[in-house]
Amino acid sequence: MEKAYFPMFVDISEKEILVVGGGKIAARRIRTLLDFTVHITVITPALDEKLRQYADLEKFRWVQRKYRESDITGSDKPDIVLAATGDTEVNAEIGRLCRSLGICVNVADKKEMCDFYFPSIVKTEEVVIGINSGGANPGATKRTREKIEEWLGK
Ligand SMILES: C[C@@]1(CC(=O)O)c2cc3[nH]c(cc4nc(cc5[nH]c(cc(n2)[C@H]1CCC(=O)O)[C@@](C)(CC(=O)O)[C@@H]5CCC(=O)O)C(CC(=O)O)=C4CCC(=O)O)c(CCC(=O)O)c3CC(=O)O
Ligand SMILES: NC(=O)C1=CN([C@@H]2O[C@H](COP(=O)(O)OP(=O)(O)OC[C@H]3O[C@@H](n4cnc5c(N)ncnc54)[C@H](O)[C@@H]3O)[C@@H](O)[C@H]2O)C=CC1
Repeated sequence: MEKAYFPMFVDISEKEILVVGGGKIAARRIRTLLDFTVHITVITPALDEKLRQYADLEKFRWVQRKYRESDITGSDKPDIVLAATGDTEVNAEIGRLCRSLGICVNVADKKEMCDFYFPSIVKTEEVVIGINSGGANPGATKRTREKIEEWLGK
């Protein structure tokens, strides 16, 4: 890989996480994040069916509308932002704003705008394993996760 990223294991249990978008990618990532924190706000006009079930169970806060700049600049300033809408321009706008404010951001459709990459994760009672290809090959990351799960009998 061109550039390897350092796997920093971070306590996010008290961080405010903002996810913009509620489609397939947001759903997958929220499912992963819920193993690590309950402080998740999701801003999206529509929710993936799986996410709707989670919202019904009050696993995260759902703000049912499109993203606004004040979602990031306002008093509820998030610590970490995931831009995962289906709109490339909106995702890029979120990325730029977060960078200008020093907020840690992940832009799902543009790896150059990611302060961190979202990892593949295998979690057991004893360990958390994070996998990443430095943005070079997310498909290989996923296959590695599947192999590790198989090896662990998960
Ligand atoms: C750079 C990164 C930034 C970030 O963090 O968002 C990023 C970026 C992009 N991914 C794209 C495509 C795909 N990504 C996946 C899968 C995963 N992608 C994930 C992470 C990352 N993806 C970050 C780096 C990870 C690393 O380097 O290891 C995982 C690990 C975590 C998660 O998403 O939950 C998850 C596996 C979870 C699991 O199963 O374990 C699949 C496969 C599938 O979905 O089945 C495809 C289809 C193609 C294929 O098969 O390769 C595109 C093109 C999108 C488009 O143009 O539409 C971009 C945009 C770009 O490259 O700029
Ligand atoms: N990093 C990764 O692993 C991958 C990233 N992607 C990228 O991730 C992004 C999301 O992909 P999917 O979830 O498949 O899309 P999707 O079309 O399933 O979902 C998009 C979501 O964004 C919401 N949305 C649209 N405009 C919005 C706005 N202005 N404010 C708030 N919410 C808004 C929609 O209501 C919907 O919930 C795309 O940009 C796609 O290119 C796609 C595949 C893999």
